Amino acid sequence: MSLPTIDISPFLNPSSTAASRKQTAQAINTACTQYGFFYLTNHGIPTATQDHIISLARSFFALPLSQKLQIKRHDAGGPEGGDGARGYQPMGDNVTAGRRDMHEAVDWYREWDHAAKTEGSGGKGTSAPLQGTNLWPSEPTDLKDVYEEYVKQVLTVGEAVVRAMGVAIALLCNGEGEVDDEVFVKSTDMSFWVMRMIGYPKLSSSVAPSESGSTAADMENEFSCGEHTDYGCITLLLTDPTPGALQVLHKDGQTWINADPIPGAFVVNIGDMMERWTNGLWKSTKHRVIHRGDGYRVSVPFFYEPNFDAVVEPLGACVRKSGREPVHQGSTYGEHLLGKVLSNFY
Ligand SMILES: N=C(N)NCCCC[C@H](N)C(=O)O
Ligand SMILES: O=C(O)CCC(=O)C(=O)O
Ligand SMILES: [Fe+2]
Repeated sequence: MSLPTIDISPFLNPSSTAASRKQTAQAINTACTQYGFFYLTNHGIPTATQDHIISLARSFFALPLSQKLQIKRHDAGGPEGGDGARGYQPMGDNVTAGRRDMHEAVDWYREWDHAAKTEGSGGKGTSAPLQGTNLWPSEPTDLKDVYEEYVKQVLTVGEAVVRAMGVAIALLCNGEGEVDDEVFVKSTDMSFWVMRMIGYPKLSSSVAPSESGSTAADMENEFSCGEHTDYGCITLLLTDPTPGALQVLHKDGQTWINADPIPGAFVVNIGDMMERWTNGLWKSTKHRVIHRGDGYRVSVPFFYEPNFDAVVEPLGACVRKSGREPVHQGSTYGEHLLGKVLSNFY
C-alpha cells in the first residue's frame, strides 16, 4: 500500500485548463477520502531549495546543546507573556498523548502582530500563550534568511492546495446545496502558520510499540513522535531521505503505512480543521514517527493553518452529504490550537 500523488500545477499555473483543475480536484477527493495523506508534486519549489532547508536543519541540530539552548523556549507564554511557544525544545520536552517524544525541535509561527484581524484577540487575553517573537539561531548564519524566503514560497503552495481543496469539496458535495469553493482560501488568507524543524536521533530501544514486558525505559524510547493528528488545515512536510520513519494509519484503524519520502515531493496531510469543515468526509489521519533506521533524521513540516480568528464549523453541504449530525458546533482555529499547545509540554 502506498499513498497517492497529486499534481498541483493546474492550481499554480494561470493558463491551466478547467479540465486539468477538475482532474486535480477529483484526485484530491479520492486521496483525502481514502487516506488524508498524499504526495504533492509540481509545486514549483526547487529541489535545491528543499535540500538547503534540510541541510541547515541538520547543521543546527549538530551544534553543542549549550548553543541550541540560546534560543530555548521556556513556556507556552501566559498572562505575563512568554515566548509564544516559539524557539528550541530540547530532546524529550515535547509530549504526545502523555508520553515524551524522542526528538528536539524549533518552532516558528506567523509573527503575532499580523496574526489577529480584530482588536479583541490581538490584545492580551486567551491568545497570550501564542503571542511572542520568533527566535532565530545565530548559527548557521544564513538559516534565518533561507527559512524566511522558504516561508514565502511554501505559503504560495499552501494557498494553491486549499484552493484546489475548495474546488474538490464543491465537486464532492455537488447537489447538496450552495458550496463556496473559496471557503478555505478566505479562512487562510492570514494563515497562522507554524514551521517546525525537527531532529530525531535513532531510537535505542528495540522493543516494538506496545509489546508486553517492555520496561519503563523502553517505553520512554518507543516513539520518535507519538501518534497524533495535526491541528489545522494542511501540513506540507519536507524530510531527509530516511525511510521507514513516518507511518500513517490506514482507515482500517490497524495497518500502519510507511510514508517514505519521494525526492522533490512534499508529503501532505489534512488536519483537524479540514476534518471539521468537511464533517468527517475527509479524515485528519493519525500518524507517528518511529526512527530506528540509520543516522540522525531531520524533517521540516510546514503547517498551513487557518487564520487565528477563523471560525471553523462543518459546511452545510458536507453535513448533508455525510448524512451525519455536525461533528462540532464551531469554534475558532485559535481556540483549538491553544488547547493543543498548552498540553504539549512535559
Ligand atoms: N501538528 C503539530 N504541531 N505537530 C507536532 C505535534 C506532535 C504531537 C503533539 N505533541 C500532540 O500531542 O498533538
Ligand atoms: O517528522 C515527520 O515525518 C512528521 C512530524 C509530524 O508529524 C509533526 O510534527 O506533526
Ligand atoms: Fe504530525
